[in-house]
Amino acid sequence: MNTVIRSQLLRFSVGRGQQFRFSTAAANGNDLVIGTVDETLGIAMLTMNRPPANSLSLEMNEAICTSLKTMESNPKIQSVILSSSNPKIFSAGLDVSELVSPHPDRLPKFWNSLQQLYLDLYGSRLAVVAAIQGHAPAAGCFLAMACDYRIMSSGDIGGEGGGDMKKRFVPTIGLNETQLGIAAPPWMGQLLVRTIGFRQAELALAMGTLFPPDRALSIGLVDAIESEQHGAESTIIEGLSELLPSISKDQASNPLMQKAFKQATTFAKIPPHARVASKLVTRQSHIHDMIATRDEDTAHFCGFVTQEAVQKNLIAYVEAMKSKSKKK
Ligand SMILES: CCCC/C=C/CC(=O)SCCNC(=O)CCNC(=O)[C@H](O)C(C)(C)COP(=O)(O)OP(=O)(O)OC[C@H]1O[C@@H](n2cnc3c(N)ncnc32)[C@H](O)[C@@H]1OP(=O)(O)O
Repeated sequence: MNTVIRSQLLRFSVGRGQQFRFSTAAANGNDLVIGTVDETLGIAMLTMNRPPANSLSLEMNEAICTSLKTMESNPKIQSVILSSSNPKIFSAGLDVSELVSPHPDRLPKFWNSLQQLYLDLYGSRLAVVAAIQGHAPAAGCFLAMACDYRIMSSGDIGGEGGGDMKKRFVPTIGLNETQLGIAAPPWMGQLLVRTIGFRQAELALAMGTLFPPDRALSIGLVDAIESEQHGAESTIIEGLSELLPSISKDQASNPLMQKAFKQATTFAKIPPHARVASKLVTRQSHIHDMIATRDEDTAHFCGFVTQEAVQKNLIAYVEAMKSKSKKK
């Protein structure tokens, strides 16, 4: 399953800021996360880059946290765009291979890394804009909810075929855990309640609902939706191209990325102390509650996920996922 990797921070200058990326010492040489910063504008971009689905492994959680902390430690940076190098998947949530037949030493470490990701992202001094280009199920939805602003693709790209037969790509977002025979942890479920309100969340959690973009917008799960039809070259926004990592340069004329960039720029202009103080007003109590129950939460998760019946469900779910992928 997971190869042991070591996050390594490499810095180099680029344009008006500096670029850093996390390299792995693994054989595949994959960069889990790519970070770029523009000190003049005060904004950064954190691109998740764990093919095929940006699923959250222990190492991926740690790489996002370290990257975010590095951006936070730069006083010139006020906002960050969280994006994906995969145009069809924002994040597929937890790496299910962490949950199936887990190693007893690794499992609590994995869960702790997810808790830390929640604490670091939800409590970040930076304003985080989620650029949700593709699917965001389960912990992928959690990642988006822990941000300050969410822009989702309306999903009209990536169609196959032509004319009336053109197959539309429609991304979805939601906490679908019950469909896997598991329940979202309390702090994750509460984030949904805080985002879309009690009744909508109660129903969505029970049903494991994955919302298409228009429904997600209407219930407030995302703040905006945007087409991804690339605009004409003249619509390119100054600064965006430099901020995009080399693997995503073609996104400079993507209206969704442009909207995310404008929102991040707007956040960066708000007096930081006032913005951070107002963020604490709404988030601090939730963060405190989570810290107070953190060990209990880990023990509950490890006990729950290792139950025979839960393992059986998860194995069946992963097999179905793999065979669906093979049939493509
Ligand atoms: C016990 C308490 C814990 C509670 C907390 C749970 C939170 C979680 O996050 S649980 C994980 C929930 N995640 C999911 O249910 C998502 C599963 N994936 C999908 O639904 C789809 O893959 C997708 C909608 C994200 C994308 O669909 P698409 O058709 O574009 O791609 P696929 O062919 O399905 O997948 C591509 C590739 O990615 C692998 N993959 C997908 N999701 C995961 C994942 N969560 N973990 C690991 N790997 C994943 C999939 O197997 C394919 O890989 P291969 O081509 O190598 O088979």
